[in-house]
Amino acid sequence: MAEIQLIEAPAPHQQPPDYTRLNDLACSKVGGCIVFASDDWFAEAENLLKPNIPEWKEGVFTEYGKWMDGWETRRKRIPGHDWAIIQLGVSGVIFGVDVDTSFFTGNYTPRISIQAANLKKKFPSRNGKPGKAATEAEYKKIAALNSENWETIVPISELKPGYKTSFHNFFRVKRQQLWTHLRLNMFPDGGIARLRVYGQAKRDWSLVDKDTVVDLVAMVNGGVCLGSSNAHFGHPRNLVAPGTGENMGDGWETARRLDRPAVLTADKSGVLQVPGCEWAVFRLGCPGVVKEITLDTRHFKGNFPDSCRIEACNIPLSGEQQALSVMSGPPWKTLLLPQKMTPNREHHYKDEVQTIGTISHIRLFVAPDGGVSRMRIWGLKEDVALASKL
Ligand SMILES: NC(=O)NC(NC(N)=O)C(=O)[O-]
Repeated sequence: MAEIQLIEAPAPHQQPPDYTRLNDLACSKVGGCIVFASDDWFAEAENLLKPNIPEWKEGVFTEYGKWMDGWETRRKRIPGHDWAIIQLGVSGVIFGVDVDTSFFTGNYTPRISIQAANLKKKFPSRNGKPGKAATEAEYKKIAALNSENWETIVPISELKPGYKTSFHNFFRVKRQQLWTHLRLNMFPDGGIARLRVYGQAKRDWSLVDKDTVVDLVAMVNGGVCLGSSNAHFGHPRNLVAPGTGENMGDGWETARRLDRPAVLTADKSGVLQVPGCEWAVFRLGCPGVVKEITLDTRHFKGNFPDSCRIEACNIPLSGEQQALSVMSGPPWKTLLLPQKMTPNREHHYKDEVQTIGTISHIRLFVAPDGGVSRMRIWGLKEDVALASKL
């Protein structure tokens, strides 16, 4: 198998805010839904939570106006402002949001604020449609939530319009507590393409039996991506999303390495000589002992990695920053030796998993580059005290 060399991640100034490597807790893919929207005239609020990046359809109009991929309310001719209630798909701690205004230019929302609550109740999702405004009965029902008094996690802030270079509006969230619902306020009206809510799911590990094998890195169990060498086509956070990948965009896909040889060669035993690799690091939702591993290359047919391997370590959260910045040094141990990959298939490992005791972090290497759809790290929880800290 080819020798693995580590490469440096891009310089910090080239990257979006650090919290964007976390999981989108509001995405419809993980069950996020709209509970209420004051107005859906041009485009329904459900679009805010779609997993794909927003689209523009030149010259496409509906009976209500220009087709837009986002939530767009009508120009207000009555007092008040527009707002929506979002139920997170996975409740958790929010570290930052992206209010994406892609393609909303003369119709973008100039100001927003976001409020949050931790509610016991779960609400059914509605079926928002363009051309509608909330009815008296809907307003009456939602009033019981008293959402105008929820905690403010993003104060009234200005947005930039969605011209090509300036469609992300990032806001860091400082109040790090558990939230289940958000209220997005538009001041006064307009359009927003997507709302990304970056955070970490909070699982109550005291409810998980010590003999139950769980996916320790799953986003629903609190697993998060901490960084990667390359996320050109698809972010590694997708590896820990629930279910199977929908398409190639719903996985981790790197760019083709530029140092690949002009002509590929194999050694005497037929092993391909492919230099270099790419990597992604994850913190498990709870430290534990790994029993089995699944790597799924679904949808990656002409671009699956030649091989994958996994390293792991057991470090306290307080030492995470320091330990992870020394990318090649200890305390990493081999959890899964290099495994040859095949296209569009789930690869399951049991006997191949090395016995290395409790681990808290893993890093997946793909050599030399390519795409993986999902990664499951099946194991038993170990140190509950550490997992409950953030
Ligand atoms: N051309 C527009 O986009 N106009 C309107 N919006 C849509 N979607 O038609 C508006 O007034 O904001």
